[in-house]
Amino acid sequence: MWRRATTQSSITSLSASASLFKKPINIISHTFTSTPTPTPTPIPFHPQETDGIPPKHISRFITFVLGGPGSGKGTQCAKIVETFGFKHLSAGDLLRREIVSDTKYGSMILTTIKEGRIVPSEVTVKLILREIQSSDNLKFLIDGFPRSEENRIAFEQIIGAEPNIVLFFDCPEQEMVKRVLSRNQGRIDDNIDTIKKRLKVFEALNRPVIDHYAKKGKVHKINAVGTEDQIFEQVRPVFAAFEQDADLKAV
Ligand SMILES: Nc1ncnc2c1ncn2[C@@H]1O[C@H](COP(=O)(O)OP(=O)(O)OP(=O)(O)O)[C@@H](O)[C@H]1O
Ligand SMILES: Nc1ccn([C@H]2C[C@H](O)[C@@H](COP(=O)(O)O)O2)c(=O)n1
Ligand SMILES: [Mg+2]
Repeated sequence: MWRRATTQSSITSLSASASLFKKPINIISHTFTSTPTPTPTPIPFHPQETDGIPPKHISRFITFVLGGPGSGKGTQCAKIVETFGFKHLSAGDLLRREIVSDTKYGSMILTTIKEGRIVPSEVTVKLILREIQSSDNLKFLIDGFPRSEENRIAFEQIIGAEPNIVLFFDCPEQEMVKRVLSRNQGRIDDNIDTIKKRLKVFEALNRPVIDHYAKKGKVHKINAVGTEDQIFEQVRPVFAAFEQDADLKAV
């Protein structure tokens, strides 16, 4: 029988996970406000539990994966997926998909990414929530999001709750620049001019998000210098601890 998290991890309390996603999210009808407030929007609650299968609005486990450009978020997410079976949602990849598909947001996103700026939360949150709702998985890595307080507040407003944990890949700027310039994936923002802007945006807009969650005891800071495997050995115990919990095992 499905049950909600009741145990305490030695690293971070799972009390947040018990309340996370209890409510279904109607992203189609939700109206985004231009000046979001931290007060969660009331969303109708229609529990449906059958045959012990968890209803989709219960106990989703959300990890925000943060760090500067090239700090290794995507690389480590791939390892977490392989080892712990999470669904990886890269905000940057979702936005780039819009450019390639030439949707109504495509050209705006292209310009914004080229300039190293942040796409309005209305667009990014919608893309992320669509993926969450259509996934059978209940464990998510949301990579590169929230990039700003605006992103964070928009997400929390729609969901009505916070992430369970936040991974922060801490990497010196020099190392990030070196990695991005040798990434070779044809990304339009992997050039020195855009990287300088992205680093400034990271410090100005993303740091406050990390500080916000650090004050709440949710941040797991990872030293992002070393080999990929060495870094994953710091990441592994974070999720191994949570695997003891019924919520993560049941998925
Ligand atoms: N520990 C590491 N040591 C050296 N290079 C690494 C390491 N981890 C990742 N890389 C390489 O650095 C580059 C950037 O890594 P990755 O794409 O994972 O970063 P990211 O944080 O997702 O960046 P972005 O925010 O720009 O998407 C890639 O080419 C990757 O192969
Ligand atoms: N929450 C987000 C995430 C990404 N973007 C834009 C701006 C970034 O420079 C670009 C690439 O993201 P990455 O793949 O490096 O995570 O995408 C955004 O506006 N908002
Ligand atoms: Mg990435």
